[in-house]
Amino acid sequence: MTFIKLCGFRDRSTLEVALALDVDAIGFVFAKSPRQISVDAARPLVELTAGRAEPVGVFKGATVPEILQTASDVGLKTVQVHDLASGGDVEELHRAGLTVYRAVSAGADYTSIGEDRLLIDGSTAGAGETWEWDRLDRPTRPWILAGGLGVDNVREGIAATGASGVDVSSGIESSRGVKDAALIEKFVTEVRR
Ligand SMILES: O=C(O)c1ccccc1NCC(=O)[C@H](O)[C@H](O)COP(=O)(O)O
Repeated sequence: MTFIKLCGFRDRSTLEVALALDVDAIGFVFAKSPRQISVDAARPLVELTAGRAEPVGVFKGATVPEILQTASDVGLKTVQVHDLASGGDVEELHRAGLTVYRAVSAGADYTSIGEDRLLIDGSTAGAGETWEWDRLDRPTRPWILAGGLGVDNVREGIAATGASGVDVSSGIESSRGVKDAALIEKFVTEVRR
């Protein structure tokens, strides 16, 4: 079954919709973004996911100590980092007990640096832009496809790339940063069809 991560939640009602659909992971964006969430706002939403989906803190432009502090303040066990500098950073996050998703842009070096999951995104995270799937040098291990996915192209993306998981943000929004319950349901149904 395709792994499904839905990203950029900030409100309880659409989060409940996603959790009721039994998705695998839910992203909370702490990076600068229209979807950025504060530590205080994230804490109760992360609590709501307990035992239902894996909550993932999403970071870009943060130092490892800053990531560790936010993860601890919010109660997160999993982080997605878009600019991991080295395997040393992954080791440091692991030492703190965190599971690490490494997000890279398509075309980057996909060689493992010890991360738990690899996510391949477009050139700008959260921009809702696809990339040239047919030019992918396929990683030989499981990975998550991201970047411009939506109801109309997610099945094509999975078929074209062989990804074992998908991640979406813009494609389940009615406007930038505003999650849409109907689009969430349609997206998940389409992946599982
Ligand atoms: O979503 C953002 O605005 C964002 C900003 C900075 C770093 C990461 C961000 N999102 C990470 C994600 O996992 C998104 O779901 C992924 O980039 C795909 O986004 P989209 O193309 O909008 O579906």
